[in-house]
Amino acid sequence: MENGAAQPVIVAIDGPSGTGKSSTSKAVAAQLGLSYLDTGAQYRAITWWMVSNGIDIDDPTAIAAVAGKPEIVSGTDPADPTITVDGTDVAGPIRTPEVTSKVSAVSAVPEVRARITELQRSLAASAERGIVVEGRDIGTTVLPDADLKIFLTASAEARAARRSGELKGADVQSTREALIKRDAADSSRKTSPLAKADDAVEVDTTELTLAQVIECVVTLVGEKRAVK
Ligand SMILES: Nc1ncnc2c1ncn2[C@@H]1O[C@H](COP(=O)(O)OP(=O)(O)OP(=O)(O)O)[C@@H](O)[C@H]1O
Ligand SMILES: Nc1ccn([C@@H]2O[C@H](COP(=O)(O)O)[C@@H](O)[C@H]2O)c(=O)n1
Repeated sequence: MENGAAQPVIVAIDGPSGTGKSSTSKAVAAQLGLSYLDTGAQYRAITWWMVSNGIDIDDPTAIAAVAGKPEIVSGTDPADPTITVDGTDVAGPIRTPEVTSKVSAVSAVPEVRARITELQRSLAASAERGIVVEGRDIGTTVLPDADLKIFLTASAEARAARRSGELKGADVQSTREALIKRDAADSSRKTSPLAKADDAVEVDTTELTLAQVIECVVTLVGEKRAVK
């Protein structure tokens, strides 16, 4: 590229809940000057809208009929990622236990996925320096031509301990069961389930610190850029 500027790079980071996707993606993007997209926040935002508007979460037809209504906007600065629905900041409300318990049902509806996938591709295409996009189906469906695909894993015990540390005082056993239940729903849906892309690099983070995972991904991006 002219002036020696680095080529834009697209990094897809997928994996089950609590494996460190958000923390890793944000830090890698910040370190490398890339944009950052939390696709889980988008599915949470549309779920929040469905709940707020009294849509029956157990009725996929009702969800599909209104999937195009809310305007979801994601800010992609890793230092200040934002999410709004129809102009309202929903960064807090999308993290409630109610939204967490309902998001898998809403995100399984094909019309919801089509809508959100379109938003994700458009944000990735407009990221001038490149972007780190994290979720469940980024490497398999949203950005199958990503320059680098990572699939993060960790034992259910490690993930539950991390999450209950975050949700101060939460019981590790019930947190573990909730994680496993959400992963099972996300992995078994028909439309773009949680899955590792064939060409993704799997990183088991169970015994790694967050700093080690970040360093590992930064190194992998550097290696990809060197051969681009
Ligand atoms: N390697 C690690 N070692 C210890 N703690 C970690 C590690 N990676 C992430 N964490 C912590 O685990 C928690 C969950 O991480 P994070 O939110 O990044 O996971 P996630 O995969 O994005 O989860 P979800 O899919 O549910 O949004 C956070 O509190 C984070 O600080
Ligand atoms: N690419 C994605 C990302 C997320 N989901 C769904 O959203 C839920 C919440 O994700 P978090 O990362 O914020 O925990 C997740 O459980 C999935 O149901 C998705 O389907 N595809």
